Amino acid sequence: MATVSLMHPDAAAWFAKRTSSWRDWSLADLRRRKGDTRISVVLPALDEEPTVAEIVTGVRTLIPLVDEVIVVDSGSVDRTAEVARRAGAAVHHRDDILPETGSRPGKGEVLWKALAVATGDILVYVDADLTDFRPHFVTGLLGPLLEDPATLMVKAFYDRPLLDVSAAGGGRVTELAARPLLNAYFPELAGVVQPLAGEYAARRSLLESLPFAAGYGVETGLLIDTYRTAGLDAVAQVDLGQRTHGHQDTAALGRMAATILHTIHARVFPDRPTWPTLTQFERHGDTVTPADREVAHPDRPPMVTVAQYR
Ligand SMILES: O=c1ccn([C@@H]2O[C@H](COP(=O)(O)OP(=O)(O)O)[C@@H](O)[C@H]2O)c(=O)[nH]1
Ligand SMILES: O=C(O)[C@@H](COP(=O)(O)O)O[C@H]1O[C@H](CO)[C@@H](O)[C@H](O)[C@H]1O
Repeated sequence: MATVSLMHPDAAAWFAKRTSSWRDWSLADLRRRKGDTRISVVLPALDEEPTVAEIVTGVRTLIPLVDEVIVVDSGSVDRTAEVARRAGAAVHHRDDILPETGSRPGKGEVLWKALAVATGDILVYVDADLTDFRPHFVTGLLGPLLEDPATLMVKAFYDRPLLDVSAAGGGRVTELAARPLLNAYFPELAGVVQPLAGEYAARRSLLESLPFAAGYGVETGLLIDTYRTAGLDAVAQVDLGQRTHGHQDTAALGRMAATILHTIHARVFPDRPTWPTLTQFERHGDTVTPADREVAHPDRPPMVTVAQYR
């Protein structure tokens, strides 16, 4: 018996027509479709020495479909830059990109600055902490973009084991914060299986036109703003199978969830201020002390509005 979904009808229709699998596109097919479209793969990296080189090597097997592999160093203190460069990536430190704009902490900053050093018409963002990267992660994301000029962004989805804990359970902030909030405030996006997926591809023309939310809000901000400016059908999603990566502790994910909440709040209630810090608590011996962190930061403006941008 067909199950009736209670999803928003637009989300249900989108899910049915805009969901595909990486297996739908062969490398030969993509090479034919590439034409003169330049493709940059970008890895944001903060202290990813153990994993970054293998991912860079894996992406490089796709050259010449992929034109360049870029690692943007987010202020690493380990040997991320050295091992990435040795693996063949073009490595840029965030401080060296548009230095006149300063350098802010967080993932959104390096994804935004990547626009100023990447040369691709399409950018493919891949996290640098993946422990099971395979080249189909990139080819799957490119498929809908090389097939249909009306597609502007492609999000990955996958099963997400919680490494060393359980065969599922990954994507904790997705399941406990991002999905409930997006379903409540943007029900048309309810069909997006992994709204926080760090693997996604998009046209430069789209990315340059959008603000970049700070820190871990970047995926949420880009998804909402793409939907709002270009419509739901500008987005597609591709099943990549399974993805495993390094996991942060619960307190770190709490700060991530807070940043994502502020990113959504700023788009739903732009005139209603929020308290910009999150107070968590730490035990030191017999005492428990508050630990306050900034979790609400301004977006970076659309790159096309940045004077220094070429
Ligand atoms: O300030 C930051 C935080 C994260 N990252 C990178 O963004 C990706 C995703 O971050 P993380 O693994 O911390 O997030 P999670 O996957 O645990 O949600 C990884 O390649 C990080 O190295 C970054 O470049 N700068
Ligand atoms: O999806 C999630 O809940 C978080 C945390 O994942 P885990 O619970 O550590 O598997 O991971 C994602 O969220 C970040 C914020 O958007 C992205 O930057 C990461 O790429 C993505 O892994």
